[in-house]
Amino acid sequence: MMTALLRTEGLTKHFPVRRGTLRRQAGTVQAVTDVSFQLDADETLAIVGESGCGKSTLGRALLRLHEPSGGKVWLKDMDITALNHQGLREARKHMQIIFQDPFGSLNPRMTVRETLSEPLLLHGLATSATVRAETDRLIDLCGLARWHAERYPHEFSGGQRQRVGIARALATRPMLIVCDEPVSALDVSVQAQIVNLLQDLQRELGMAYVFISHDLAVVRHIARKVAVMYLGRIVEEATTEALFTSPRHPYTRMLIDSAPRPDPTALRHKASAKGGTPSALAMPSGCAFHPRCVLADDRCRTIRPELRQVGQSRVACHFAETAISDNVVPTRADSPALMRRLAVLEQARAGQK
Ligand SMILES: Nc1ncnc2c1ncn2[C@@H]1O[C@H](COP(=O)(O)OP(=O)(O)OP(=O)(O)O)[C@@H](O)[C@H]1O
Repeated sequence: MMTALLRTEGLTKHFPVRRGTLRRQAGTVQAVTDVSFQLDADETLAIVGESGCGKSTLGRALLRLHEPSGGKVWLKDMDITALNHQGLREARKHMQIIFQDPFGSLNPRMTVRETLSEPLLLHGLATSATVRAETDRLIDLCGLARWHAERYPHEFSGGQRQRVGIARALATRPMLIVCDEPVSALDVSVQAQIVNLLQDLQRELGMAYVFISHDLAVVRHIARKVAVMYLGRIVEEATTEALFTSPRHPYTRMLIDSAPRPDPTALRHKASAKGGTPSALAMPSGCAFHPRCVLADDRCRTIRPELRQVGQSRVACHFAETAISDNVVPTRADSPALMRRLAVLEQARAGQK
């Protein structure tokens, strides 16, 4: 059996919340809980969900930029979670991260050439004799002009700065890049250029991406698989095709329905949800989505659904088998009784088959 490039098992990151002058622990933010997935070389897995659902924490925990509270991360057969300081430093060569705002992560006093030279020399990937040619190669790869090399971050536009961020991530020839909202801060036309660049680089260099985004249009374009997170847990995971054509979890349906889309007839359901996002500090009982879900019944309020295979998806919902199919009439978000009725009808229909 081929080993997956990246594999997590039960990955968890909880933050203690401290209050008062004695800094006593007053609670726990369950930012990421029990996340398991795997990713092959050349593949892109998107992590989607609303703000605060734990996407960035998960991305950072993969690289141990946040020390996990539990669970495992393997890069090929290397147990990242078991590495000591030196081992982790070595492993970081193989896994890089790019951020939404590269300005925050680029040293303002270093030119592009200096920024790119640093990791090359640090990891012994270039010598003083070869570093110039190697930085030129990275600059070419990321669509920057050679004369950009002697410039400083503040002299660039947002899109160009992101190209520098990508070039720096590529310097160590990683197998995996975690892209944390890499285009969210950019103008739409520039977003497309950066997304295309990431795709071209993947084709050329064969890296895997974990692509964190709240923008479903971008995700649909770039990812082969999507994991939907809700309050720290994966609630649905499927191929991009399956997720967008037949979402199984009511939360996934809500995200898709509420996303701006160019074709208004593409999906006909109204958002099947009510209320706002609860917090990872006060986790609801049972299914964490139940306070917002129009399908929720007593079971959802008390028993947390496990992720299980349903059709082409892994999904954590008691109603996953009875998900309302795309050919039912449009439903109203403010009519939970109707939604429940439709679910029951679907269940009955499934039972007759
Ligand atoms: N260092 C920290 N200490 C305490 N709580 C944290 C810390 N970092 C994140 N959190 C909390 O963990 C939860 C998940 O945050 P995270 O930033 O991972 O979500 P996100 O989905 O990436 O959101 P966004 O899209 O807004 O960045 C939130 O409730 C957040 O407040």
